[in-house]
Amino acid sequence: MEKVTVIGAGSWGTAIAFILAENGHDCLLWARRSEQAEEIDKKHTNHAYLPGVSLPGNLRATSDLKAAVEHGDTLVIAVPTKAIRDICAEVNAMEIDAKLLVHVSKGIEPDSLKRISEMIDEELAPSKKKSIVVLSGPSHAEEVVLHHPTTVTAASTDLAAAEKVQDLFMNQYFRVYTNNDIVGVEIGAALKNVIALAAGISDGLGYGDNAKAALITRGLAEISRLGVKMGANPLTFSGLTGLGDLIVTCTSVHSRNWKAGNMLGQGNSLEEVISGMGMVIEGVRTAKAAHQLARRYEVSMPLTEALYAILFNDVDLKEAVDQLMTRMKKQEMEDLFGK
Ligand SMILES: NC(=O)C1=CN([C@@H]2O[C@H](COP(=O)(O)OP(=O)(O)OC[C@H]3O[C@@H](n4cnc5c(N)ncnc54)[C@H](OP(=O)(O)O)[C@@H]3O)[C@@H](O)[C@H]2O)C=CC1
Ligand SMILES: O=C(CO)COP(=O)(O)O
Repeated sequence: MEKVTVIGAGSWGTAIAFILAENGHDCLLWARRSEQAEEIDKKHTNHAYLPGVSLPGNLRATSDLKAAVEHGDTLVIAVPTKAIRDICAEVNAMEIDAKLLVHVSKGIEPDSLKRISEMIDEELAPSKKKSIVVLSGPSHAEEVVLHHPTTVTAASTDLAAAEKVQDLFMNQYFRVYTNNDIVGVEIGAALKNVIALAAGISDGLGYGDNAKAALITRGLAEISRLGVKMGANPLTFSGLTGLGDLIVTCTSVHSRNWKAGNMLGQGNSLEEVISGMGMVIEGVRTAKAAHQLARRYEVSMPLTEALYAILFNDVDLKEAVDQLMTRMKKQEMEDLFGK
């Protein structure tokens, strides 16, 4: 039995804590609102994020961040990308032993263009952290808590640390692989949300399965093209955190990114969509970062650019589709790996 702390009690943080507690670990979940921590701790529910789900009786929760951080030898950070730096800065200010850091978030920071493990590394002093591992893959919280089979990847440059995380989480419904390509895993995880927004728009406009298949395959091509230029292993993009997560996010009714795109496709404004969701839509902010990354690495990312223009430059949805379809002729495999 290991002592593990999960920071962030949204849908994914709660599902992650659910797995750890069911695996018999001494798991403490941190929620920023005391009433939510109390609900999880006393009633074993989290009605706002996982309605109708009974959480394991051995799962405890607190809103005291210091107590939470002191509890775990392993810290799992499960907050939206925009909150990562603030949480890490708070942890860094504490007098604590070095912890194994795991993150499960999916995004890239606009402007700095940092991946999440890079932000954690920047914010935490060497004395506060052992290794950093990302746990990622096609994994909707709503299905994990129903014990539906789910497969993910623990990635780190420190393979022993990735294997430790594999051991913490593996069980009959949650299978964990390891990978040493943290760049490829984090890039695939972040950028699939941008393509999922586009897939939702396509469905919202009434387009069919041909368009969805096109978005998934050509989306994967442009994500791979960028990732390889950033130093990722091209094979990672055909794995769980590349193609796997792209499929699940572009096709599942559970996906907030797909849902957001679908609402945009049906004529809602971005403001209406964001305020109506009540949960993070990572792809919106990541679209800005992806647009900047495409420029920095001089990589052609037509789908990402079209989505960026829709979200931030008020380009009409159908006009964006027309522009994509009538671009100059190309060979399918042209420029796939950054040539
Ligand atoms: N949901 C899923 O199935 C999966 C999600 N992920 C990723 O996990 C990450 C977290 O997503 P998810 O749990 O779904 O998000 P949710 O929107 O469901 O929950 C967000 C959680 O983070 C808290 N939070 C928000 N802002 C801050 C802040 N500034 N400081 C501290 N806490 C904050 C919220 O608290 P409050 O309730 O008080 O607002 C809430 O507990 C995302 O990067 C997502 O892409 C990855 C795999 C699967
Ligand atoms: O990352 C996820 C599934 O793997 C969750 O996707 P959404 O954030 O779009 O719900």
